[in-house]
Amino acid sequence: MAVYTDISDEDLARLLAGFGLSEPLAFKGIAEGIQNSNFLLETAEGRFILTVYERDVRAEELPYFLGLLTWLADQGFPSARPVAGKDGGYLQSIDGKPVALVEFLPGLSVRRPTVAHCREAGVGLAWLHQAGLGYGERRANDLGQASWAGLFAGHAADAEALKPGLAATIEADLAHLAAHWPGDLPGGVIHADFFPDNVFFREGRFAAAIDFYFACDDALAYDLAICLNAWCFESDGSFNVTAAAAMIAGYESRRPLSPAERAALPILAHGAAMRFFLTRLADWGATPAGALVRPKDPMEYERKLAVHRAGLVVVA
Ligand SMILES: Nc1ncnc2c1ncn2[C@@H]1O[C@H](COP(=O)(O)OP(=O)(O)OP(=O)(O)O)[C@@H](O)[C@H]1O
Ligand SMILES: N[C@@H](CCO)C(=O)O
Repeated sequence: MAVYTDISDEDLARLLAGFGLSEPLAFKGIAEGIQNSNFLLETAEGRFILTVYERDVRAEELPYFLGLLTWLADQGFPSARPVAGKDGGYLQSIDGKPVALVEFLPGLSVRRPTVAHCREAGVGLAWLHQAGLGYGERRANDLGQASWAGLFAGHAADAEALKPGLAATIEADLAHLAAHWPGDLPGGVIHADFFPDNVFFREGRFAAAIDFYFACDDALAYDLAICLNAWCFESDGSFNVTAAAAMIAGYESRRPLSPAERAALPILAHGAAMRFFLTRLADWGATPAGALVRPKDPMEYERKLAVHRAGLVVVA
């Protein structure tokens, strides 16, 4: 349950006054999510999500993310527009932690995406890439390919504990990725965590995207590769070529890929699997047994890495 911060009635009244809103009609914690404390809030002015930033999000980076949400909403993309406070800024604070308020977005995420959902997610991702063009702020991808060897360095023993021999396999993957990583693909703002839990649908159509706190500048096709891993694997670990083709077709209905981008998708997806394996591995080692939030399983991504290693991800 991701509500780490209690908000008293007095604190809530102070926060709402700071955002220029009237008294709460409803206010409750949201159990989903891992990183931050999220609350659903209703006032006479509408429904909102109040977020207390707890960890992993660096306070100095919040203006980039909140500025991006505003920019995307201004372009007509369905992301949650932040509410500006009476001081003109987007942040208030509680117990020294930053707090933002964004518009509530209708729609539901899906646990088991169908081929049709994959197509729609592709449409939404390409829409996001187009809407991000022209955003004036820059943020380097601190979890990009250049960071992976360093990320792994401190966790080789954790990998061995998961599966004997895994550290050497990952080292070989890292060398392969470093040698073949494409350097000159079209870039822009990427979401970088466009997983099924961060995408909302309404009546089967893409409706909105949330959780932009990994957004950064990188190759646009890398974002699509992240999605191929997150959306197109079956629970038995096999890669669903039909779902992937539908996702790519949905993407290309709004933003056609160049031949170089298309050719790079297998290596980008191999790298994208490495990125999520590594952060899950780091969290796995750092989470004490019995912690409030269960860390995500790194082995799910090791199984995806194995599929990429075997060259089984074919995108026609
Ligand atoms: N703008 C929004 N409109 C409607 N619901 C939202 C909105 N933002 C967040 N939510 C709800 O809150 C839940 C948690 O949000 P989110 O995934 O951003 O949490 P988190 O802890 O920051 O993320 P993570 O998934 O990285 O742990 C979502 O699953 C969704 O149900
Ligand atoms: N989507 C990430 C979690 C961070 O939001 C993962 O599945 O590892």
